[in-house]
Formats: sequence, C-alpha cells, structure tokens
Amino acid sequence: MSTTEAAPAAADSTAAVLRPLVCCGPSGVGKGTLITRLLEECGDWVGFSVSHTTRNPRPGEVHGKHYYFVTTQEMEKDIASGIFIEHAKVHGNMYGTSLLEVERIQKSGRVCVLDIDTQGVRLIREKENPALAPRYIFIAPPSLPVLEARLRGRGTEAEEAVQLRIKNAKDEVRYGLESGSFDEIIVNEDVETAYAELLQLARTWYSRNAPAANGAGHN
Ligand SMILES: Nc1ncnc2c1ncn2[C@@H]1O[C@H](COP(=O)(O)OP(=O)(O)OP(=O)(O)O)[C@@H](O)[C@H]1O
Repeated sequence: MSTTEAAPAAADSTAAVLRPLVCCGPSGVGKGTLITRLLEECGDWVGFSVSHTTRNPRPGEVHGKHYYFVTTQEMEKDIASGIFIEHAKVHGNMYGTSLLEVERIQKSGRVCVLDIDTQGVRLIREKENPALAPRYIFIAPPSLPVLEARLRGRGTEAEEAVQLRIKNAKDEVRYGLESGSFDEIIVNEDVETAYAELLQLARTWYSRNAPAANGAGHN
C-alpha cells in the first residue's frame, strides 16, 4: 500500500545508492521480526544500525547486536556531545542512532537499515542532511487490537508498559498513515506477505546493491 503523494518506487541513481532505509512503526508491529529476516537473508548487502538505548535488554538481546545498552547518564553525555543523528524518549526509555553507526555500515558498502520511532523520523526529516536522505517505510498493524494482542503475545513487557505502548501507538499510526509522512506503508497482517513487500521495495530501491532475485548476480 502506498501513500497517495509518495513517489513511485524507483531504483536509486549511483549517488543515492547508499541512502539508509528507515523502518518505523509502533512497538509490537513486527519491525524487529521483518528486519531480522531481511538481515538473515540479505546480510551481504544489508546491515543493521545498532541503536543506543537505556531500556533493559529483553531475553536473548545482545549488546552490540540488537542495541548498545547504556545507562541514562551515558546516554545524556552522548546526546550532549552530539553523536546522534536522532534521539528520542519512547515509552519512558531513551533511544538514539549515532552517525558513526550509520557510517560504519555505509562504508561496508551495505544498505543501512534503521529501526526508529516516529519522533526519530521527524528529527531526521527536520535536519534534512543530504548525506543521509533515507527511504522511509512505515510498518502498520492491521488494527490496534491486533497490535495489542501481539504485544501481549510477545510477553516481554509488564502490563503497564503494554498499556503505554498501545496508548502511544494511536498517535504513531495516525502520523504513519498521514499522506506524505512515509515513502511506503506495509501493513503487517501476514508476516510472509509483509516480508515479501519489504524485500521487493528494498530490491527496487537498492537494485545496484541487491543481487538479482533469481541469483543471477548483480544488476
Ligand atoms: N504478521 C505477524 N503476525 C503475527 N504475529 C507477528 C507478526 N509479525 C510479528 N509478529 C509477532 O509480534 C510480536 C512483536 O513483533 P516484534 O518484536 O518484531 O515487534 P517490534 O515492532 O520490533 O516491537 P518493538 O518496537 O517493541 O521492538 C512478536 O512476538 C512477533 O513474533
């Protein structure tokens, strides 16, 4: 599904080939699920920008792979020293993307995928840094009740945290579905379909980086 004002998906010119790919959406919508699969299948041309966060690790999350888990004091120091291209307080925790992290992936020749919230999207848009100029995808839930069920099903948040995430999701989804906020919108109803849409968009936008779908090599 596309926003009405979004430009049609088109391959990047050589100069723009390393534009980051921003995946945004409310907590529990499935961003992590979709991005993890993209990295597993396309890790040779896609890399993940590891964010800093003050939230506690969920079971299985690894420092330096899923997040850089830092204290509030460390985060505040890093914000003051200006290392982040965006940072935000989300559901009571702080998150940030460092420029170094994006550059690390860009220098490896891979497309840098960012998992950020709507505040981060607004900040990056406001800064209009031509060296970043990401492609923006909003991952939308089929409905808020479905989102709530997924959050509860994941079982990683206490009831209070689930409630806060659902409350915040209403505004996030409103912004995400607004015409012009994102280049593309993927509704994550069926995960296979949503992943196929994500892969298709990435292959189209980054056709110079992505091996051909039939495995015939780079185009
Ligand atoms: N299409 C889908 N159908 C059913 N369940 C799904 C679907 N996509 C993801 N899920 C499940 O929903 C839960 C939330 O997914 P995930 O953790 O990827 O969300 P997220 O957007 O990364 O959340 P957060 O921003 O809080 O990290 C997980 O248990 C995941 O397995």
